[in-house]
Amino acid sequence: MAICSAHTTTISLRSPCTTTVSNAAAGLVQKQVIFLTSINRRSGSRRRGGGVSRTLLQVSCSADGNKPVVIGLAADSGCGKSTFMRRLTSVFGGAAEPPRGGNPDSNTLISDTTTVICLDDYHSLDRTGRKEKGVTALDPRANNFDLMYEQVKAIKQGQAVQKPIYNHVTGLLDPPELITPPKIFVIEGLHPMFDERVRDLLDFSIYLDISDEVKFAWKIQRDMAERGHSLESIKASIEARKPDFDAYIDPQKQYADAVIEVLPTQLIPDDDEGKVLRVKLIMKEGVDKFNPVYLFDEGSTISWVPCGRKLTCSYPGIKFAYGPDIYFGNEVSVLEMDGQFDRLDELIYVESHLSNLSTKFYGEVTQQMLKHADFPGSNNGTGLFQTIVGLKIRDLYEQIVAERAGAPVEAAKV
Ligand SMILES: Nc1ncnc2c1ncn2[C@@H]1O[C@H](COP(=O)(O)OP(=O)(O)OP(=O)(O)O)[C@@H](O)[C@H]1O
Ligand SMILES: O=C(CO)[C@H](O)[C@H](O)COP(=O)(O)O
Repeated sequence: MAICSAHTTTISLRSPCTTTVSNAAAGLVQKQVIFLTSINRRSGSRRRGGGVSRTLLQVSCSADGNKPVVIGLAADSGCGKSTFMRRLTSVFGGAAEPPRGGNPDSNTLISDTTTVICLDDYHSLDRTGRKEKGVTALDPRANNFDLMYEQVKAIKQGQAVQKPIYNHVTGLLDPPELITPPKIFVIEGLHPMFDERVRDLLDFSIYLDISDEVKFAWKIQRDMAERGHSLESIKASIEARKPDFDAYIDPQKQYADAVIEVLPTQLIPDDDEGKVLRVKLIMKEGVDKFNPVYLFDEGSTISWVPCGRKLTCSYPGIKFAYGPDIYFGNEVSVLEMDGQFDRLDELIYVESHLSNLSTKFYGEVTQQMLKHADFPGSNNGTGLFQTIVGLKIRDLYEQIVAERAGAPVEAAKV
């Protein structure tokens, strides 16, 4: 049943009749509701309107009566946001698809539980506009943070919005699309934590921190193999973005509740292939409803090479590390994995040594990883840590829902 918030004094409510109107400035979609407040005692029939019994309210309704939990995911382009979103959606048990019957170039993905919007849709300058002004899409001047704030706030309050669409195919700003409040609202893109007002709306935030070497290897793999770009043009595009990336995107990681840092391996001396990765999951301590994952013993400093009888490891092997650290002045726990799995089903052995995973049953991490074995990063720490963060977000969501229902639950400790 939809639960609605009223903007005027509450009255005794009966069968509301709704019409949708728009507040174009903020792209808000609101419902005007005429409530039937007076009952004809003799006939028992309800009268609408007329005199004192007619009341006009503006209300907004979320699909299930809950206001969405809002998650921010920041990363540069081509750094694995889409892959991460597919893993997250899968943890909630569904597949995400573009809005039905909408713009075929929409950047939005919707599943039963989640709606993921891409913040590129808040570009205020289209491709030509950016070229004329000589700014990149990473520059705040090319983005409308006021509208981003208004709309994320509205969604968080349970109101639908008409969100603009940036069309990556044409480079133009297309007519807006309707976004209704889901259970979990994810804003992914270049700047989810750049604007303090938007940042404050986030219930949880993640930053995908891909080192330059790895970013370059991934870009080459995708843009050369799949998009026909030349090596020179890929290098030039990375170089052109670098100053703005350093100025506006990278600093956001200091605000993230969880950072997934992807670095070249340390297991192969002078590796320049970029195929074997060293991945760190940096988890902020003291975040409400978020218990960092740990290896063996919470708070200890641990180095673990699990390659023995239970885990098949070919060269260069696998190494885990865990321990406390300080990150941008904040206390964090860091879980690290260097190397890659030979056999994904054996991940259960590693999973059984990790705690606070927020799984619902023994082996859920391994099951999720096996389910998406074909996704990039499934044999290394990127896939493993993305899956774990997905489970932590599910746990956070369930705690928030339980708390709102008046039954606070302890975070899952599995
Ligand atoms: N964990 C990973 N391991 C190896 N390669 C990866 C990984 N994640 C992403 N990639 C590579 O990077 C490419 C981009 O990934 P993805 O589409 O998930 O990124 P994105 O941030 O959503 O990109 P964009 O913003 O450009 O749409 C993939 O096609 C793949 O080549
Ligand atoms: O950094 C980006 C985020 O995905 C894009 O480069 C940005 O949105 C500009 O888009 P386009 O490549 O269509 O000009």
